[in-house]
Amino acid sequence: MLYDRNCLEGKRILITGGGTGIGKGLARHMAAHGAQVHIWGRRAQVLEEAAAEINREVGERVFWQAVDIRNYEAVDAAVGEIWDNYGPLTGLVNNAAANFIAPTKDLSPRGYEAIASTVMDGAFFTTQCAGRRWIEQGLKGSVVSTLVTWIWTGSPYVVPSAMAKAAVNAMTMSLAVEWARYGIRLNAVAPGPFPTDYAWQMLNPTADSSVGATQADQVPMGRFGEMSELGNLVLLLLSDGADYITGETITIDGGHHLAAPSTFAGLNSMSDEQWAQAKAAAKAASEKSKAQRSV
Ligand SMILES: CCCCCCCCC/C=C/C(=O)SCCNC(=O)CCNC(=O)[C@H](O)C(C)(C)COP(=O)(O)OP(=O)(O)OC[C@H]1O[C@@H](n2cnc3c(N)ncnc32)[C@H](O)[C@@H]1OP(=O)(O)O
Ligand SMILES: NC(=O)C1=CN([C@@H]2O[C@H](COP(=O)(O)OP(=O)(O)OC[C@H]3O[C@@H](n4cnc5c(N)ncnc54)[C@H](OP(=O)(O)O)[C@@H]3O)[C@@H](O)[C@H]2O)C=CC1
Repeated sequence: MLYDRNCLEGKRILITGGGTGIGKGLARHMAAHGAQVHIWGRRAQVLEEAAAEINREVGERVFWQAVDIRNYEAVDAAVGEIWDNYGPLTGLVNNAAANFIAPTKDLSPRGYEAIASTVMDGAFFTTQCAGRRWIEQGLKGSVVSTLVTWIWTGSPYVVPSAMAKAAVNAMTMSLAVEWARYGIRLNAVAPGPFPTDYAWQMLNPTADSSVGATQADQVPMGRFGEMSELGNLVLLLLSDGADYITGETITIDGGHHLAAPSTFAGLNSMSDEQWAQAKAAAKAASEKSKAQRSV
Protein backbone atom coordinates (compact mmCIF):
# COMPACT_ATOMS: atom_id res chain seq x y z
CA MET A 1 0.00 0.00 0.00
CA LEU A 2 1.31 3.45 -0.96
CA TYR A 3 -0.69 5.26 1.69
CA ASP A 4 -1.26 4.48 5.36
CA ARG A 5 -4.23 2.13 5.57
CA ASN A 6 -6.10 4.44 7.94
CA CYS A 7 -5.41 7.68 6.07
CA LEU A 8 -9.08 8.17 5.14
CA GLU A 9 -10.44 7.44 8.61
CA GLY A 10 -13.36 9.78 9.34
CA LYS A 11 -14.07 10.33 5.63
CA ARG A 12 -17.49 9.55 4.17
CA ILE A 13 -17.37 9.29 0.40
CA LEU A 14 -20.15 8.85 -2.16
CA ILE A 15 -19.14 7.11 -5.39
CA THR A 16 -21.73 7.14 -8.17
CA GLY A 17 -21.57 4.05 -10.38
CA GLY A 18 -19.75 2.39 -7.47
CA GLY A 19 -21.21 -1.08 -8.04
CA THR A 20 -19.11 -1.96 -11.11
CA GLY A 21 -15.84 -1.37 -12.90
CA ILE A 22 -13.78 1.65 -11.92
CA GLY A 23 -16.33 2.86 -9.35
CA LYS A 24 -16.23 -0.47 -7.55
CA GLY A 25 -12.42 -0.45 -7.65
CA LEU A 26 -12.41 3.04 -6.16
CA ALA A 27 -14.92 1.99 -3.48
CA ARG A 28 -12.65 -0.92 -2.51
CA HIS A 29 -9.56 1.34 -2.46
CA MET A 30 -11.17 4.07 -0.32
CA ALA A 31 -12.74 1.56 2.09
CA ALA A 32 -9.39 -0.26 2.41
CA HIS A 33 -7.88 3.05 3.53
CA GLY A 34 -10.42 3.64 6.29
CA ALA A 35 -13.24 5.60 4.61
CA GLN A 36 -16.95 4.91 4.90
CA VAL A 37 -18.15 4.55 1.32
CA HIS A 38 -21.61 4.93 -0.22
CA ILE A 39 -22.18 3.51 -3.70
CA TRP A 40 -24.96 4.30 -6.15
CA GLY A 41 -26.26 2.71 -9.33
CA ARG A 42 -29.61 1.59 -10.75
CA ARG A 43 -29.29 -2.15 -9.99
CA ALA A 44 -29.92 -3.06 -6.35
CA GLN A 45 -28.54 -6.57 -6.66
CA VAL A 46 -25.30 -5.45 -8.30
CA LEU A 47 -24.78 -2.83 -5.58
CA GLU A 48 -25.63 -5.21 -2.76
CA GLU A 49 -23.16 -7.81 -4.06
CA ALA A 50 -20.40 -5.23 -4.57
CA ALA A 51 -20.86 -3.85 -1.05
CA ALA A 52 -20.91 -7.35 0.47
CA GLU A 53 -17.76 -8.36 -1.44
CA ILE A 54 -15.79 -5.32 -0.23
CA ASN A 55 -17.19 -5.52 3.28
CA ARG A 56 -15.94 -9.12 3.55
CA GLU A 57 -12.45 -7.68 3.03
CA VAL A 58 -12.60 -4.49 5.13
CA GLY A 59 -15.52 -4.75 7.59
CA GLU A 60 -18.87 -2.94 7.41
CA ARG A 61 -17.77 0.20 5.59
CA VAL A 62 -19.63 0.15 2.29
CA PHE A 63 -23.33 1.05 1.99
CA TRP A 64 -25.50 1.29 -1.11
CA GLN A 65 -28.60 3.01 -2.51
CA ALA A 66 -30.34 2.38 -5.85
CA VAL A 67 -30.49 5.87 -7.41
CA ASP A 68 -30.88 7.12 -10.99
CA ILE A 69 -28.61 10.17 -11.10
CA ARG A 70 -30.64 11.66 -13.98
CA ASN A 71 -33.50 12.19 -11.54
CA TYR A 72 -32.84 15.32 -9.44
CA GLU A 73 -35.47 14.55 -6.78
CA ALA A 74 -34.09 11.04 -6.30
CA VAL A 75 -30.54 12.36 -6.01
CA ASP A 76 -31.52 15.01 -3.47
CA ALA A 77 -33.50 12.51 -1.38
CA ALA A 78 -30.68 9.95 -1.42
CA VAL A 79 -28.02 12.49 -0.42
CA GLY A 80 -30.39 13.63 2.36
CA GLU A 81 -30.70 10.01 3.58
CA ILE A 82 -26.92 9.69 3.85
CA TRP A 83 -26.74 12.93 5.84
CA ASP A 84 -29.61 11.86 8.15
CA ASN A 85 -28.67 8.23 8.67
CA TYR A 86 -24.87 8.33 8.66
CA GLY A 87 -23.68 11.95 8.78
CA PRO A 88 -22.31 14.48 6.28
CA LEU A 89 -20.35 13.35 3.27
CA THR A 90 -16.75 14.55 3.12
CA GLY A 91 -16.23 13.60 -0.52
CA LEU A 92 -18.01 12.78 -3.76
CA VAL A 93 -16.77 10.87 -6.80
CA ASN A 94 -18.79 11.60 -9.95
CA ASN A 95 -18.02 8.33 -11.69
CA ALA A 96 -21.29 7.01 -13.15
CA ALA A 97 -21.54 7.35 -16.92
CA ALA A 98 -23.21 6.00 -20.03
CA ASN A 99 -21.53 5.52 -23.38
CA PHE A 100 -21.49 3.48 -26.58
CA ILE A 101 -19.73 3.85 -29.93
CA ALA A 102 -21.92 4.95 -32.83
CA PRO A 103 -21.60 7.02 -36.01
CA THR A 104 -22.91 10.44 -34.96
CA LYS A 105 -25.10 10.81 -38.06
CA ASP A 106 -27.11 7.77 -36.91
CA LEU A 107 -27.62 8.80 -33.27
CA SER A 108 -31.25 9.30 -32.32
CA PRO A 109 -32.21 12.12 -29.93
CA ARG A 110 -32.84 9.50 -27.24
CA GLY A 111 -29.43 7.96 -27.84
CA TYR A 112 -27.76 11.36 -27.42
CA GLU A 113 -29.83 12.11 -24.33
CA ALA A 114 -29.09 8.75 -22.64
CA ILE A 115 -25.37 9.53 -22.67
CA ALA A 116 -25.31 13.31 -22.26
CA SER A 117 -27.84 13.47 -19.42
CA THR A 118 -26.18 10.72 -17.41
CA VAL A 119 -22.72 12.25 -17.66
CA MET A 120 -23.57 15.95 -17.45
CA ASP A 121 -26.88 16.29 -15.57
CA GLY A 122 -26.00 13.42 -13.23
CA ALA A 123 -22.70 14.98 -12.18
CA PHE A 124 -24.30 18.40 -11.75
CA PHE A 125 -27.24 17.13 -9.68
CA THR A 126 -25.04 15.10 -7.35
CA THR A 127 -22.45 17.85 -6.95
CA GLN A 128 -25.09 20.48 -6.24
CA CYS A 129 -26.96 18.33 -3.71
CA ALA A 130 -23.76 17.65 -1.74
CA GLY A 131 -22.32 21.15 -2.24
CA ARG A 132 -25.47 22.93 -1.07
CA ARG A 133 -25.42 20.96 2.18
CA TRP A 134 -21.69 21.59 2.73
CA ILE A 135 -22.19 25.32 2.25
CA GLU A 136 -25.27 25.52 4.50
CA GLN A 137 -23.49 23.64 7.26
CA GLY A 138 -20.06 25.28 6.93
CA LEU A 139 -18.39 21.97 6.05
CA LYS A 140 -15.56 21.46 3.62
CA GLY A 141 -15.78 18.87 0.86
CA SER A 142 -13.90 17.35 -2.04
CA VAL A 143 -15.40 16.42 -5.42
CA VAL A 144 -13.52 14.26 -7.94
CA SER A 145 -15.05 13.52 -11.36
CA THR A 146 -13.94 10.71 -13.66
CA LEU A 147 -13.40 12.33 -17.07
CA VAL A 148 -11.38 11.25 -20.10
CA THR A 149 -8.67 12.89 -22.24
CA TRP A 150 -11.24 13.50 -25.00
CA ILE A 151 -12.10 16.70 -23.10
CA TRP A 152 -8.93 18.05 -24.79
CA THR A 153 -8.69 15.97 -27.97
CA GLY A 154 -12.34 15.20 -28.72
CA SER A 155 -13.11 11.76 -30.11
CA PRO A 156 -15.15 10.61 -33.11
CA TYR A 157 -17.87 7.99 -32.57
CA VAL A 158 -18.37 8.92 -28.88
CA VAL A 159 -19.37 12.54 -29.44
CA PRO A 160 -22.08 12.87 -26.73
CA SER A 161 -19.63 11.44 -24.18
CA ALA A 162 -16.80 13.76 -25.24
CA MET A 163 -19.17 16.75 -25.12
CA ALA A 164 -20.66 15.90 -21.72
CA LYS A 165 -17.29 15.09 -20.15
CA ALA A 166 -16.00 18.46 -21.40
CA ALA A 167 -18.99 20.07 -19.67
CA VAL A 168 -18.10 18.38 -16.39
CA ASN A 169 -14.55 19.66 -16.84
CA ALA A 170 -16.03 23.17 -17.16
CA MET A 171 -18.08 22.58 -14.00
CA THR A 172 -14.91 21.51 -12.19
CA MET A 173 -13.00 24.68 -13.12
CA SER A 174 -15.99 26.98 -12.51
CA LEU A 175 -17.04 25.67 -9.11
CA ALA A 176 -13.42 25.40 -7.95
CA VAL A 177 -13.45 29.19 -8.01
CA GLU A 178 -17.04 29.76 -6.85
CA TRP A 179 -16.79 27.36 -3.89
CA ALA A 180 -13.14 27.77 -2.83
CA ARG A 181 -14.14 30.21 -0.10
CA TYR A 182 -16.31 27.49 1.45
CA GLY A 183 -13.42 25.02 1.54
CA ILE A 184 -14.95 22.93 -1.23
CA ARG A 185 -12.49 21.60 -3.81
CA LEU A 186 -13.34 20.21 -7.25
CA ASN A 187 -10.89 18.17 -9.27
CA ALA A 188 -11.07 15.46 -11.90
CA VAL A 189 -9.08 12.57 -13.28
CA ALA A 190 -8.75 11.67 -16.95
CA PRO A 191 -7.88 7.98 -17.16
CA GLY A 192 -6.57 6.18 -20.21
CA PRO A 193 -7.80 2.64 -20.76
CA PHE A 194 -8.61 0.69 -17.59
CA PRO A 195 -10.54 -2.26 -19.08
CA THR A 196 -13.86 -2.89 -17.35
CA ASP A 197 -16.52 -5.40 -18.37
CA TYR A 198 -19.37 -3.14 -19.37
CA ALA A 199 -17.39 -0.25 -20.88
CA TRP A 200 -15.58 -2.68 -23.15
CA GLN A 201 -18.91 -4.23 -24.25
CA MET A 202 -20.08 -0.71 -25.16
CA LEU A 203 -16.83 0.62 -26.65
CA ASN A 204 -15.27 -2.48 -28.16
CA PRO A 205 -18.21 -4.77 -28.89
CA THR A 206 -16.79 -6.70 -31.90
CA ALA A 207 -13.41 -7.76 -33.28
CA ASP A 208 -13.73 -5.00 -35.92
CA SER A 209 -13.98 -2.31 -33.25
CA SER A 210 -10.71 -3.33 -31.57
CA VAL A 211 -8.72 -0.28 -32.61
CA GLY A 212 -7.56 2.96 -31.03
CA ALA A 213 -8.64 3.99 -27.57
CA THR A 214 -9.20 0.54 -26.07
CA GLN A 215 -5.85 -0.99 -27.12
CA ALA A 216 -2.87 -1.39 -24.76
CA ASP A 217 -0.30 -1.42 -27.59
CA GLN A 218 -1.21 2.20 -28.35
CA VAL A 219 -0.19 3.30 -24.85
CA PRO A 220 3.46 4.44 -24.67
CA MET A 221 3.89 2.44 -21.47
CA GLY A 222 2.60 -0.58 -23.36
CA ARG A 223 0.01 -1.61 -20.83
CA PHE A 224 -3.40 -0.76 -19.38
CA GLY A 225 -3.74 1.15 -16.14
CA GLU A 226 -4.18 -0.70 -12.86
CA MET A 227 -7.00 0.07 -10.45
CA SER A 228 -4.64 0.70 -7.53
CA GLU A 229 -2.85 3.37 -9.60
CA LEU A 230 -6.09 5.21 -10.27
CA GLY A 231 -7.17 4.59 -6.66
CA ASN A 232 -4.04 6.24 -5.31
CA LEU A 233 -4.62 9.38 -7.40
CA VAL A 234 -8.29 9.70 -6.43
CA LEU A 235 -7.42 9.01 -2.78
CA LEU A 236 -4.91 11.86 -2.82
CA LEU A 237 -7.49 14.26 -4.27
CA LEU A 238 -10.08 13.23 -1.68
CA SER A 239 -7.65 13.53 1.23
CA ASP A 240 -6.74 16.54 3.36
CA GLY A 241 -3.20 16.24 1.97
CA ALA A 242 -4.46 17.82 -1.25
CA ASP A 243 -6.18 20.81 0.37
CA TYR A 244 -4.49 23.34 -1.96
CA ILE A 245 -5.31 21.46 -5.20
CA THR A 246 -8.51 22.58 -6.90
CA GLY A 247 -9.86 23.06 -10.40
CA GLU A 248 -7.44 20.50 -11.88
CA THR A 249 -8.04 17.58 -14.22
CA ILE A 250 -5.15 15.14 -13.89
CA THR A 251 -4.41 12.67 -16.66
CA ILE A 252 -3.50 9.11 -15.73
CA ASP A 253 -2.93 7.33 -19.04
CA GLY A 254 0.67 6.15 -19.38
CA GLY A 255 1.26 8.91 -21.94
CA HIS A 256 -1.58 7.74 -24.20
CA HIS A 257 -3.15 11.02 -25.32
CA LEU A 258 0.23 12.68 -25.92
CA ALA A 259 1.22 9.90 -28.32
CA ALA A 260 -2.23 9.46 -29.96
CA PRO A 261 -4.42 7.78 -30.97
CA SER A 262 -6.21 7.76 -27.63
CA THR A 263 -9.48 8.31 -29.48
CA PHE A 264 -11.77 6.23 -31.67
CA ALA A 265 -10.39 7.72 -34.89
CA GLY A 266 -9.41 4.19 -35.91
CA LEU A 267 -13.08 3.32 -36.35
CA ASN A 268 -13.16 5.45 -39.53
CA SER A 269 -12.56 2.29 -41.52
CA MET A 270 -15.67 0.44 -40.29
CA SER A 271 -18.34 -0.29 -42.90
CA ASP A 272 -22.10 0.12 -42.37
CA GLU A 273 -22.40 -3.62 -41.95
CA GLN A 274 -19.68 -3.70 -39.30
CA TRP A 275 -21.42 -0.84 -37.48
CA ALA A 276 -24.69 -2.74 -37.54
CA GLN A 277 -22.96 -5.74 -35.96
CA ALA A 278 -21.32 -3.52 -33.32
CA LYS A 279 -24.65 -1.93 -32.46
CA ALA A 280 -26.38 -5.30 -32.15
CA ALA A 281 -23.66 -6.62 -29.83
CA ALA A 282 -23.71 -3.51 -27.63
CA LYS A 283 -27.51 -3.46 -27.49
CA ALA A 284 -27.63 -7.11 -26.41
CA ALA A 285 -25.32 -6.26 -23.49
CA SER A 286 -27.32 -3.18 -22.52
CA GLU A 287 -30.65 -5.08 -22.63
CA LYS A 288 -29.19 -7.62 -20.22
CA SER A 289 -28.08 -4.92 -17.81
CA LYS A 290 -31.38 -3.05 -18.19
CA ALA A 291 -33.32 -6.14 -17.09
CA GLN A 292 -31.51 -5.96 -13.73
CA ARG A 293 -32.46 -2.33 -12.98
CA SER A 294 -34.47 -1.56 -9.86
CA VAL A 295 -34.87 2.20 -10.49
C1 LIG B 1 -8.42 8.06 -23.80
C2 LIG B 1 -8.40 6.64 -23.45
C3 LIG B 1 -9.68 6.02 -23.69
C4 LIG B 1 -9.80 4.78 -23.04
C5 LIG B 1 -10.98 4.03 -23.55
C6 LIG B 1 -12.16 4.18 -22.68
C7 LIG B 1 -12.65 5.59 -22.56
C8 LIG B 1 -13.84 5.61 -21.78
C9 LIG B 1 -14.47 6.95 -21.60
C10 LIG B 1 -15.81 6.79 -21.16
C11 LIG B 1 -16.28 5.56 -20.97
C12 LIG B 1 -17.61 5.35 -20.44
O1 LIG B 1 -18.31 6.21 -20.05
S1 LIG B 1 -17.99 3.75 -20.42
C13 LIG B 1 -19.45 3.62 -19.53
C14 LIG B 1 -20.10 2.41 -20.00
N1 LIG B 1 -21.21 2.14 -19.08
C15 LIG B 1 -22.43 2.43 -19.35
O2 LIG B 1 -22.79 2.89 -20.46
C16 LIG B 1 -23.41 2.18 -18.26
C17 LIG B 1 -24.77 2.74 -18.49
N2 LIG B 1 -25.28 2.32 -19.82
C18 LIG B 1 -26.57 2.14 -20.09
O3 LIG B 1 -27.41 2.34 -19.22
C19 LIG B 1 -26.95 1.68 -21.48
O4 LIG B 1 -25.89 0.89 -22.01
C20 LIG B 1 -27.28 2.87 -22.40
C21 LIG B 1 -27.72 2.30 -23.76
C22 LIG B 1 -26.05 3.76 -22.60
C23 LIG B 1 -28.38 3.72 -21.83
O5 LIG B 1 -29.49 2.96 -21.47
P1 LIG B 1 -30.96 3.65 -21.40
O6 LIG B 1 -31.87 2.64 -20.77
O7 LIG B 1 -30.85 5.00 -20.79
O8 LIG B 1 -31.29 3.88 -22.87
P2 LIG B 1 -31.99 2.93 -23.96
O9 LIG B 1 -33.47 3.14 -23.85
O10 LIG B 1 -31.50 1.52 -23.95
O11 LIG B 1 -31.44 3.61 -25.27
C24 LIG B 1 -31.60 5.00 -25.49
C25 LIG B 1 -31.41 5.27 -26.96
O12 LIG B 1 -30.05 4.94 -27.32
C26 LIG B 1 -30.07 4.07 -28.43
N3 LIG B 1 -28.94 3.14 -28.33
C27 LIG B 1 -28.67 2.31 -27.32
N4 LIG B 1 -27.58 1.60 -27.55
C28 LIG B 1 -27.13 1.98 -28.78
C29 LIG B 1 -26.01 1.63 -29.59
N5 LIG B 1 -25.13 0.72 -29.19
N6 LIG B 1 -25.87 2.25 -30.79
C30 LIG B 1 -26.75 3.18 -31.19
N7 LIG B 1 -27.82 3.57 -30.45
C31 LIG B 1 -28.00 2.96 -29.28
C32 LIG B 1 -31.39 3.33 -28.30
O13 LIG B 1 -31.78 2.78 -29.54
C33 LIG B 1 -32.32 4.42 -27.83
O14 LIG B 1 -32.73 5.25 -28.86
P3 LIG B 1 -34.15 5.08 -29.66
O15 LIG B 1 -33.95 3.85 -30.51
O16 LIG B 1 -34.27 6.33 -30.44
O17 LIG B 1 -35.22 4.91 -28.62
N1 LIG C 1 -12.85 2.10 -18.27
C1 LIG C 1 -12.06 3.03 -18.80
O1 LIG C 1 -11.04 2.74 -19.42
C2 LIG C 1 -12.37 4.48 -18.62
C3 LIG C 1 -13.47 4.90 -17.92
N2 LIG C 1 -13.69 6.22 -17.72
C4 LIG C 1 -14.81 6.66 -16.91
O2 LIG C 1 -14.85 5.91 -15.71
C5 LIG C 1 -16.19 5.81 -15.25
C6 LIG C 1 -16.54 4.37 -14.96
O3 LIG C 1 -16.52 3.62 -16.15
P1 LIG C 1 -16.41 2.03 -16.14
O4 LIG C 1 -16.21 1.54 -14.76
O5 LIG C 1 -15.42 1.67 -17.18
O6 LIG C 1 -17.86 1.60 -16.68
P2 LIG C 1 -19.11 0.89 -15.97
O7 LIG C 1 -20.14 0.70 -17.01
O8 LIG C 1 -18.67 -0.33 -15.22
O9 LIG C 1 -19.59 1.95 -14.91
C7 LIG C 1 -20.65 2.85 -15.11
C8 LIG C 1 -21.46 2.87 -13.83
O10 LIG C 1 -22.39 3.93 -13.88
C9 LIG C 1 -23.64 3.49 -13.37
N3 LIG C 1 -24.70 4.29 -13.97
C10 LIG C 1 -24.96 4.45 -15.30
N4 LIG C 1 -26.04 5.23 -15.48
C11 LIG C 1 -26.47 5.57 -14.23
C12 LIG C 1 -27.56 6.34 -13.75
N5 LIG C 1 -28.42 6.94 -14.58
N6 LIG C 1 -27.71 6.48 -12.41
C13 LIG C 1 -26.86 5.87 -11.56
N7 LIG C 1 -25.80 5.13 -11.95
C14 LIG C 1 -25.63 4.98 -13.27
C15 LIG C 1 -23.71 2.02 -13.77
O11 LIG C 1 -24.55 1.28 -12.91
P3 LIG C 1 -26.09 0.90 -13.32
O12 LIG C 1 -26.08 0.43 -14.73
O13 LIG C 1 -26.45 -0.15 -12.31
O14 LIG C 1 -26.86 2.15 -13.12
C16 LIG C 1 -22.25 1.59 -13.60
O15 LIG C 1 -22.03 1.12 -12.29
C17 LIG C 1 -17.04 6.49 -16.31
O16 LIG C 1 -17.27 7.82 -15.93
C18 LIG C 1 -16.17 6.44 -17.53
O17 LIG C 1 -16.49 7.45 -18.44
C19 LIG C 1 -12.85 7.17 -18.23
C20 LIG C 1 -11.77 6.79 -18.95
C21 LIG C 1 -11.42 5.44 -19.20
